Order: sequence, then structure tokens, then C-alpha cells
Amino acid sequence: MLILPPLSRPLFPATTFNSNPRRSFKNIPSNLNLRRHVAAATGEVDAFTQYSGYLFELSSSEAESLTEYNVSKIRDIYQKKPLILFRRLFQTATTLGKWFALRYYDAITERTDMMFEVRAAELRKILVQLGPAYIKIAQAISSRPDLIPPSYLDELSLLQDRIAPFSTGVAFDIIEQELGLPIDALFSEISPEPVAAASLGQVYQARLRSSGKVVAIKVQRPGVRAAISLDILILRYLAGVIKIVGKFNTDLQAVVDEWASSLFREMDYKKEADNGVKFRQLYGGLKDVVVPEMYVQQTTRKVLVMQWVEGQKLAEVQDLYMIEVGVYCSFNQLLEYGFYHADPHPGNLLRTYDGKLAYLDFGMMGEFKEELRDGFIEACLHLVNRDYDALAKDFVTLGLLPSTADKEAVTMALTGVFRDAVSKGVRNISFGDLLGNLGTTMYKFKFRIPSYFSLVIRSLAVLEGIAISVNPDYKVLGSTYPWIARKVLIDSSPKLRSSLQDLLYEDGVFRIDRLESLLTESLRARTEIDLVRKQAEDDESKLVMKQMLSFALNEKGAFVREILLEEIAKGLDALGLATLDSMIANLPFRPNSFSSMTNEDINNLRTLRRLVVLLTGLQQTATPVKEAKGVDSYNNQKPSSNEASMLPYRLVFGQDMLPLLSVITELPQDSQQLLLQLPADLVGKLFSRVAARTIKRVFM
Ligand SMILES: Nc1ncnc2c1ncn2[C@@H]1O[C@H](COP(=O)(O)OP(=O)(O)OP(=O)(O)O)[C@@H](O)[C@H]1O
Repeated sequence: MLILPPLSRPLFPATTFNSNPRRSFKNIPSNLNLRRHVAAATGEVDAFTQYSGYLFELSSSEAESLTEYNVSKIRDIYQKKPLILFRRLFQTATTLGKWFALRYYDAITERTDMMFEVRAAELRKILVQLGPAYIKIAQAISSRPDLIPPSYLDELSLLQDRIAPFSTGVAFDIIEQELGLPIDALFSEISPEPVAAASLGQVYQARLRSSGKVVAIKVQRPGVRAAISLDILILRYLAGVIKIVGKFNTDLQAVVDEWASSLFREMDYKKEADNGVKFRQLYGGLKDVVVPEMYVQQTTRKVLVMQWVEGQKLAEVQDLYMIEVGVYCSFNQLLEYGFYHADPHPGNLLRTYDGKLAYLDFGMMGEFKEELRDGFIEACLHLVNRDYDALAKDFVTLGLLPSTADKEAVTMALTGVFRDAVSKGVRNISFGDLLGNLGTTMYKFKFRIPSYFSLVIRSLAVLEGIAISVNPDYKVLGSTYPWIARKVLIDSSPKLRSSLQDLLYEDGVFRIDRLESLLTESLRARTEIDLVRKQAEDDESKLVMKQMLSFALNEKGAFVREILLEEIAKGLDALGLATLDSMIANLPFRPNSFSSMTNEDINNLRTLRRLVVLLTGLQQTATPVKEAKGVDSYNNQKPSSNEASMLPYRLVFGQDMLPLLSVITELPQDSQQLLLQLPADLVGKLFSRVAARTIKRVFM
């Protein structure tokens, strides 16, 4: 048996854990008594390691074999062990009680503000001492600005789960027990000490004997399930007491139950492996994203074996491209498939040595249901388009605002927060600032953040946090917006289609500026095309043209294409009228200030021109119609007789159509075929428009 030699670029410095002597596992007697190992581990002067003695006591408990959260089973188990229950209750009450007493003392001596940071830091240490359940609570509430005052958020989010490891001997025994084979039958090499230790488990690096592949083995702390069950029971009692004493409306015990169920899911490594398999299927194929392969056959509830990923923690590398890949992948998780990594903290994201972003730890996954996803997208659209009233309504739809809230006051407060957020433009919205200000407002108005949403928020906030360490000006929402714009333009959900319709037609008037902004934003989304763009020789304008046309002539662009055709038909109709006007203006006996065009036609002509520019990227060489002031100024342009009849076309199409033709020939076959169908569709629309107008003019 060999000790795994360091890989070419070791991930973890050997100094990470200094407790275990380097040894091969031939030195570990297979029949080792667990208690001796725990005793050795508790030799470390560390609050959490002492705690592992307590975990060990519980490791043989009935609660350790619970497969899922079941409060009545847990109650039954611990009612039979009142001593353990009371001892833990006493330990928790005295530890937390001391802290609350100090807080109370601060309050009566009016030193609360002064001592805020000190108390927050003390609380963090206490939570680590109290063990996994409390560390997990702290991790969960560190993304809940509605639950705790903003100043505590910073301290709790610092809570690192780099906790002292438990004995390697115990870990190896667990691997053998769980996998049912001697460890050296399964692995040809293994690291002599854990490469990382977290609240629920620790990780070893090993090589599979069967295939020679390097794997990571995650081993669950012995006794952790029983300890967490016990703590959950105590917390439920506590929640019951607080609810009665504090006269709370919320069912606090239900909150504990919901959290406990998710924690139990996280402690089941078989579920984690299944999540990993699904995550790999959905996102493992994305460009520059790595999702380790799960060895489901070698995985049990307490031992997880997966492909080893070599790389550096994302927080330690200065690579903005990784953040962009992260944003792209997060978008896919949140808004495309709704299955997302709900715990992408910096320790769970690595940059591989060949420049890819690797995701680890699939214990906590979230599901963003389609209706809520669409609601979230709508809210983003409303935020970007500064429609604050609609935004306040979105808050109700998303379940963020209780129906009892004083809507007017809340809307006003929210408007203030959002106005500030978008004041420097969409690309500069700081998610962190928005969250902070939103948190203060939410805390004040007693909003609640539904649990599904807090995970979404957390996942975006983590990404922005990492990005900021690389580029202080990085804005995650600004980078996500192109994806949102793209989604709105191509999605077939009826809800999103109707919000697009509402957005583009305000009081019946077509808002080309909004379409322009959506289309141009959507092109900033880092698609495969965009990634190819790095190598492409094409010049910028030709690429924009190609992307726009590819979008408009694609299966997914059908809904927007319909809107575009409608607007182009209106524009061409107006162009026809303008041509007629120009020709009449050329007649020797032209009537004074004759015009067949209404203001609406002029607008349509302007829209057509902007659409041509937008879709083709062609620069206008003729006088922009935008500058003409209504029908009169249009007619007063007095062109020379030869130019006159061409003027409207030049106004719309500019002069150089050649690049457009060359791009069309480069489009995919499907798009070219669609393009050939367009004239027929357009003629149909134009014909019905001209007919309707003629009838109107003749009979009215
Ligand atoms: N497949 C892997 N390849 C390389 N390193 C890994 C792998 N899996 C885990 N690690 C290392 O082990 C650490 C802990 O793993 P992981 O986050 O899965 O444990 P956890 O107990 O679920 O932690 P948490 O408390 O964050 O939920 C990671 O931060 C990483 O450093």
C-alpha cells in the first residue's frame, strides 16, 4: 500500500492539518476500537474536536441510523435517554444563555452599539463550539437579511467551516464498514490525512484500485446525524416556547422542520451523489464547466466517492473569466433548468489548472419552480425598465410581501431602494448593495424571504462576492441581465410572452427602444457564438449583424419575429406613402404642403429605420429621420429631382447593403430558408394593412 504522492500541483498545503502523522494504512489495525481513535483526536486543543468526543458517544445511538427527518421518531429515541437530552440542553442553554446575558447587559448599560461587533464575533465562535447544527444554522441565516440585523450578517458569513478533522483511523473504519471491503481492496493509495474537513464530513484523496483513477472520498463525521437530531429536538422545543412567549405569528416549529428536512437530505451522501449525477448531466457539458463524476456504486449514506478535481479555490485566483463562466452556469441553473447549486460558497468552486470552473458539494440543491422563475424574470425586467409599481406587485407574486403589509408605504420604500439601485444604469446594479438596502427595508417592514428565494439570493450573492475580490467593479446582476433579456426574447412560456408583449407595447405604442435594449443586451450573453467570437476574424459590425439575423431567423426567435414583421409591415406601408409624397413633390404642379402621411406613419417610418439599423448593424449615411420634425419638415427637405424618389429608401436603408448580403450568404441553411419565406409573410401583412387604410380613407 502506498501513500498517495502529492499530485503535480498539490491542492492543499500539507500544513492544513498537522495532527495526523504521515503513515500508510497498513499501519492501521483493522479491528481498531473507535473510542481509542476519538480519544486520540480529542487530544487536539480545539473546541470542535472536544465536541467530537460527544459525537462519538452518540454514534452508536439509534438516531444515527435515521434515514430521513422524522420528528416523532427522534422524540421517541431521546425520551428514552433523558440524561443525554438534559445534558445537551444544559450545555446549549448555558453557552447561549451567557451570550444573551451579555447582550442584555450591553442593552441596560447602553453599550449595544459599541459592543455590536464584539458580540457578533463571540456569537460566531459559540456557534462553532456548539457543533454542526449550529454551524449550519449560521450558514443558512447568513443569507437571510430579513431575519437578522445587517451588522450580524458580515460576521456570520465569515463563518468558515474549516473545522478540526476527526481521526483518520475512524474514517477508514467507516469506509470499510460502509463499503463492506477492506480499504486496500478498494483503493491502491490514499492520503494519510484528510485534505479538507467541514462541519458534516471530511475528504480524503485516493486512487481506485480497479481503474487507477484518482478520487475524492467524503466521509461523514461519526455521530453527526444523532447529534443533529438531538439539537433539532431541542430547537423545536425552544421554537415552541419562543412562539408562545414572543407571540409570533410565524410557525417557528415548521421553520425548524423545513430546515431539518433539508439538513437530513444533505447528510445523505447517496442523495448528494444523485444530485451530482443530475448536475453533471445538465451542466457538465457547458463550455469550461467541470462537474466531477460520481461513483454511485461506491457511495453509501455516509461515504461518497467521486472524481478528484485538481485546482485552486476560486477565491484564491484572480480570474474574471471564471466568474463569467460562473454567471453563465448560474443562469443556466437558475433560469433555464431551475435545478441549482444552493451552496456555491468559495470553497465549493475551483479553478482547474486548465482554466475551467469546477463545482463541488451537491448536498444542498435548490429547485426554482417555473412560475417563480418567470416571476423573477419579470421582476428583473420591471427593475431594468424602472416600472416600480409593477415591481411591488411582483413582490406579492413572488411571496416576498405578506398580504397584510401597508402596500403604499412598502411600495414607496421599495421604489426608493430600486431607484437607487438602477440610478447608475443596469450594468452597474450592485447585487450586494441592493441586497443590503433591501434587507434593511425588509427588516423594517417585517417581510419574509421564502426559503426557495433565499437560496437563489445566496447563490447570486456568493458569485458577486467572489467576483468583487477580482474586480471591485464587477456587478453580477449586470452580467446576468443579458441572459434574462435573451430568455425573455426566446422563451415560449405564455407568461413571459405576455410580459414581453406588455413591455414592448406601452398603451398600444411600439417601444422600439425597449426592443433595441433587449436585443443588444441579449447579444452580450456569452453564448457559444460569443465564445467563438474571440477567434473570429470578422469585424465587429458584421458579427453583430450575423448574430441579430441568426436570432431573428431562428426557430426560437419566432415570437419576436412576428412582432418585427408586424412593425416592418407598418414601416413599409409608411415608406410607400413617403415615396408617393416624394413623387408628388417632384411634379411641376405639386399642391402646396401636400402630405398623405400622418404622424403615426412618420413614427412607423422611424421605427422601420431603427429596425433596419438594429437588425443589420448598417450605419446610416443619409439624414436620419429621427432629426426630421414631423410631416412638414420631411416635406421641406426639398431634394433634387433625381434623388427625390430615392430619398425615403436612403432614409431607411442607408447606402451600403453589401455587407448585409454577404452576411446572409453565411447564415445557416435553416435561417436562409426562413428568410426566403419572409417576403410572402410580409406581403400578406402589408396587403392587409394597405387594404384596411384604403377602406378607412374611402369610407370615413
Ligand atoms: N471531488 C473533489 N475534488 C477535490 N477536492 C474536493 C472534492 N470534493 C471535496 N473536495 C474538497 O473538500 C472540501 C469539502 O468538501 P464538501 O464541500 O463537499 O464537504 P461538506 O462537508 O459538504 O462541506 P460543507 O460544510 O461546505 O457543506 C471542499 O471544499 C474541497 O476542498
